[in-house]
Amino acid sequence: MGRPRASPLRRILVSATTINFGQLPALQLRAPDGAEATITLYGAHVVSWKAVTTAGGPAQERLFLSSLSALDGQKAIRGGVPVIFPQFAERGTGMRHGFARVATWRVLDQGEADGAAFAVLALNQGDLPQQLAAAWPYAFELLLRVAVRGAQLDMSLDVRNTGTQTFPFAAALHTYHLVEDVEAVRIDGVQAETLAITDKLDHVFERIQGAIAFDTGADKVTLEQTGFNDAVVWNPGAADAAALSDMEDEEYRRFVCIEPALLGDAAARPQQLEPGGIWRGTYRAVVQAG
Ligand SMILES: O=P(O)(O)OC[C@H]1O[C@H](O)[C@H](O)[C@@H](O)[C@@H]1O
Repeated sequence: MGRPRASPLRRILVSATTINFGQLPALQLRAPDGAEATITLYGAHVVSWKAVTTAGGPAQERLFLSSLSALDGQKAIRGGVPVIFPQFAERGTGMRHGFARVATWRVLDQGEADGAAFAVLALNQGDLPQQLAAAWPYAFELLLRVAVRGAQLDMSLDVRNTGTQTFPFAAALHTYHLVEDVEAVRIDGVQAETLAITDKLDHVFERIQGAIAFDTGADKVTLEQTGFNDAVVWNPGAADAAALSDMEDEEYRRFVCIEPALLGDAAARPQQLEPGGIWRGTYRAVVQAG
């Protein structure tokens, strides 16, 4: 008689635990190899991703989170990976960057698969406070899947139209990558030349083809995206950072946002999703072994 195998339930308990992050309920994922992620239900927001780049080595933080970020559900979190839907920034008449980052999502599934710890969170119109639902009167469901293993973070966002009316939308995974010094950052794959950040930068790179290679100054990260046609690169620079109430003046040096985004179709018109339609965007970040 061999030892009884761990039941699926036991594996679920081992790979994800519920914690409080600030005042926000959150899931903490831990893969067998030590990689970790923390996701608040508020915004389905990945607030921490710790990658393991050498087998048996330490898990190290890869995401920036502002020391002044709200963590009470009253205001969007500054850092991590905000989920942007159904509007990007002020490109529309609705809420800046949409409501997904300030709505409370449900946990649909969590566990372990292929050596990764994963969670799936969901949001539909019934989850929204009445005021938000009234401002965007469509029936939808969002599914966000987050998985971590080793040096890799995988995310996918599904947008479903569960109603009877076609709706327009934009989406992005607004990743704040942690860096030592933004001036040392180099980004390949968004334009013909290598991109360096010398001051404030807020730019949409359209029609991303292939992987983005991002050098933090200390190590390299490969970013791959499907479904998301565009990538937004943002750093506020000193002047704009000083005007942000939820960031210390010098913290702008510690991150660069490289955001897989779907901002419009080939003719820059907003993406339309017909009744019954599903759009999926995927995103993979891999820290290269140094
Ligand atoms: O301050 P937030 O609403 O979080 O927006 C932060 C930034 O998001 C994106 O990167 C936009 O391209 C920027 O224009 C904007 O400033």
